[in-house]
Amino acid sequence: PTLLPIALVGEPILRQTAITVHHFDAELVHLAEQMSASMDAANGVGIAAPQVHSPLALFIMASRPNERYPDAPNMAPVVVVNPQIINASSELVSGEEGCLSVPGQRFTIQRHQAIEVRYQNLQGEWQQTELTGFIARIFQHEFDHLQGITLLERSL
Ligand SMILES: O=C(NO)N[C@@H](Cc1ccccc1)C(=O)O
Ligand SMILES: [Zn+2]
Repeated sequence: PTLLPIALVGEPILRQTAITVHHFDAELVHLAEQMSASMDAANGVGIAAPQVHSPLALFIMASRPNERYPDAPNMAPVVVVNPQIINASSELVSGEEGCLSVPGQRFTIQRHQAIEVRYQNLQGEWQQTELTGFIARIFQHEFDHLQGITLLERSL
């Protein structure tokens, strides 16, 4: 897969609300592959479609320890399509976040400690699960991107 250029904060695409995915086809799979390759090349643990100039409601979470996040838990990469946050804990937790669209900077951001989420996979099958801790943090960060929100708007 080719590496896609990553939009930097200030580009209009990052301020738009993403559009619902209706066609679970080979093109969607190809976009997910390109996003994954672009995320890996940047040592990311997540990436949202608007960051590679695609308006679709799609992101990837792929937490694994790397030089940018040495304490990140190991998880198999997950492609998340048309996500919903169904419930969120009242408990908030502060933590460090980076964003591939704000290179070289870290921000202290409050997130819900636990969230109940629902989303479709690349085959269009609905999944529902509870996420906690750093994985919940990544989901909330990527979900924000699909609403046109970056961590600059959430930074403490
Ligand atoms: O910019 C993105 N995703 O949009 N990538 C972030 C994802 C992230 C989210 C939350 C906490 C840490 C890291 C990255 O630094 O890999
Ligand atoms: Zn980001």
